[in-house]
Amino acid sequence: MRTYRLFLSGLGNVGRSFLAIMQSQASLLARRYGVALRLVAAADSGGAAIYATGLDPATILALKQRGQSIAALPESGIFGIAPVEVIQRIEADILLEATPVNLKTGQPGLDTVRAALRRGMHAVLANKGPLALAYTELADLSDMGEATEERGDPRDWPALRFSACVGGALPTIAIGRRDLAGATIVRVEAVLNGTTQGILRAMEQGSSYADALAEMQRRGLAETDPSLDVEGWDAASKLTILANAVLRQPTTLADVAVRGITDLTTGDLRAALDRGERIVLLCLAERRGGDFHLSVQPTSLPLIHPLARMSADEMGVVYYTDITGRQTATTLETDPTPTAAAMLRDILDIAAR
Ligand SMILES: NC(=O)C1=CN([C@@H]2O[C@H](COP(=O)(O)OP(=O)(O)OC[C@H]3O[C@@H](n4cnc5c(N)ncnc54)[C@H](OP(=O)(O)O)[C@@H]3O)[C@@H](O)[C@H]2O)C=CC1
Ligand SMILES: N[C@@H](CC=O)C(=O)O
Repeated sequence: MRTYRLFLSGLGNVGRSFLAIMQSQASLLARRYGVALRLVAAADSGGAAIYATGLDPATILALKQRGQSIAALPESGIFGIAPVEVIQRIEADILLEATPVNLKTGQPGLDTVRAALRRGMHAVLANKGPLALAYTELADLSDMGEATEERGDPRDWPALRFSACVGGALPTIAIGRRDLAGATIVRVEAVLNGTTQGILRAMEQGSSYADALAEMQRRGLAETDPSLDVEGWDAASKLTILANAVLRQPTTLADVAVRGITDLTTGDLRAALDRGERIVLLCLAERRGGDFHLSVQPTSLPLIHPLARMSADEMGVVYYTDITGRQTATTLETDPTPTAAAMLRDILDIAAR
């Protein structure tokens, strides 16, 4: 049995779902993969708890349910300590980053991920902010960087995994990097923001924009700051990560043309349906000359398009390639559990290295 020591930074919708999965999947992980997970540290906005022999996920879930900070845990809790300081104090194998997105500074996630990789810890992210702002820097600290004479073999570097960042459990990155091996991707179309997909489909059915957004927040799918969803920045972050990791085009958020859904009306959505079309918030990577032009904007697609057929709870990606044809994947997710499951699959990917 191989034990992986984890530091979970962020105990909100995703972090708590991960704790629940740690409990529900423990025996399967042991039986099928010979893997045990031990939580040696966890952090939230109030501080952290550090306990080398392992924190109990159920105790933390109960504490968060009561609205308390992890720092309130007797013996192991420390008020006011930042995740980046925790990294320096612990011996852990894998950082799990699930704090809120900040697209101005990337913090606190960016410094935490940097510090973890520099200490030789693997990093698994659900938070897109650090990658949307600093993909190349983080890749170069990890096995996602290019092989050069100076860096040597990337496999000798700590792993950086982020499958949860690009559409919950939708295997966007794995398909693009692994399953399309040997092919050239010529175009990517995707719906990668579940909150706006839910809002647009609910508005088609007569719900108000405000009610539809409130429902996505209640389910824990909207960002901590939901303007990132409705103004298109969450989708743009995901497209930025895809462009770097799959299309291998060095990209930052500034390279994406972004328009959100805030000026769409029920009338617009219903008029599209009357024309035999459906409006989605489309992420598009379109090859123009040698480069991909990247955009996020409300787009009318014919109803037979795979992304127009999706329900309110679905996200999807369509890869157009030269030799592997057109590959489409969709995911149906009603809460953050599949995102936490994507973090678990990244851990297992690291375990299989
Ligand atoms: N929700 C989803 O379905 C998905 C979310 N993601 C990404 O996962 C991340 C987390 O999302 P979600 O769980 O919904 O967000 P929440 O707002 O529910 O939770 C955020 C967590 O981070 C903690 N936190 C906030 N600031 C700090 C800080 N400075 N230091 C340490 N901890 C801090 C919060 O602490 P406290 O508990 O004290 O408030 C909370 O525990 C985001 O980056 C999001 O983009 C990715 C895919 C899907
Ligand atoms: N707010 C995001 C959560 C996952 O990244 C979304 O709605 O898709």
